[in-house]
Amino acid sequence: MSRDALEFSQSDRGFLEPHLPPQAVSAPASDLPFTTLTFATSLDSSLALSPGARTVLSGPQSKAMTHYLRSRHDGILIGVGTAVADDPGLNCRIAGVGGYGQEGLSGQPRPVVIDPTGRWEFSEDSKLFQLCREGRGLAPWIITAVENPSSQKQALLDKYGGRFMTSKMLRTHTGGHQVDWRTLFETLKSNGLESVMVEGGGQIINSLLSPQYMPLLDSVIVTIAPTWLGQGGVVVSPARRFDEGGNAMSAARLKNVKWYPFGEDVVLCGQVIVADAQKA
Ligand SMILES: NC(=O)C1=CN([C@@H]2O[C@H](COP(=O)(O)OP(=O)(O)OC[C@H]3O[C@@H](n4cnc5c(N)ncnc54)[C@H](O)[C@@H]3O)[C@@H](O)[C@H]2O)C=CC1
Ligand SMILES: Nc1nc(O)c(N)c(N[C@@H]2O[C@H](COP(=O)(O)O)[C@@H](O)[C@H]2O)n1
Repeated sequence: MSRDALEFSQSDRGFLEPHLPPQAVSAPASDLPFTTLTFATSLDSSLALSPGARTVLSGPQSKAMTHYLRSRHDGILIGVGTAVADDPGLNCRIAGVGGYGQEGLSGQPRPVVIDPTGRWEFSEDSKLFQLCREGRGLAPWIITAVENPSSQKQALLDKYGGRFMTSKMLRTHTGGHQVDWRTLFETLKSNGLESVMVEGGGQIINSLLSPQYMPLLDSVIVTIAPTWLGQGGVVVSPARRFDEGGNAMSAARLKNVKWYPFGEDVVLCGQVIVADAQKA
């Protein structure tokens, strides 16, 4: 078995079960995958010390939990800011999953990277591709608005079984891109991903927590670490909503909430409350 395999006990798995994609295919047919929003945050709602900084928040137990979540989803989605900052592996290192005590790649999630402008300069040396070479992870699907991505990147993806997928994106008033999350999730489902976990970073999470996209989230699982990262961090703080009288309301709230202490961290599980007007 691989030296870096993580253990996550059966008793710890039980509490998560109601918050995870169903294992039996008994759910009613849907065009959308089961989608979980999951990330680790500080007490001041930061994901990282700065946009370019890989920052460890999860303790060993909640880190193992995140890897268990990875084994229970078909896809794991991040923004290009995270890909560039972290050079992440985005595989599952739980003992017994493909590459970690089991042959093949069974249980490994498909990394999905939202990269509208082709900013991610990945290579054979990127962690994700090293893991592919070692049979410990899958190559990424890169969601882009670029119509002719670089042939060098295309060749690397072809070599390891990844791909570019073009998606129409709107331009925001600040010059950024806005993917249509519903269309994207439908595309991921039609390409075989029955479940997707969204890990971040800040821009991705804040976008999904906007009123029109919140209904796409089936489950929210947040690790809260007992630390303040201080000002200047990458903050989860979605845009505020206003009622008909123009009064500020909370941006989003969870229901069916459960809190589980996990080492020095606490893990919060729940579902986003969706107003009737948002369901349409
Ligand atoms: N603590 C945790 O659990 C996690 C921490 N992080 C941290 O977050 C930081 C990165 O976060 P950010 O800088 O906010 O970058 P990000 O990972 O959210 O990526 C931002 C980029 O993704 C694209 N993007 C984002 N939303 C989009 C949308 N709605 N439509 C189309 N394209 C979109 C844009 O190109 C944007 O520049 C890193 O420092 C990383 O370490 C990332 C994931 C999890
Ligand atoms: N659960 C969790 N806890 C933290 O403290 C983190 N910094 C993150 N970050 C996310 O995990 C990715 C790194 O994954 P690998 O260990 O390289 O597979 C990173 O890119 C973030 O998405 N998550």
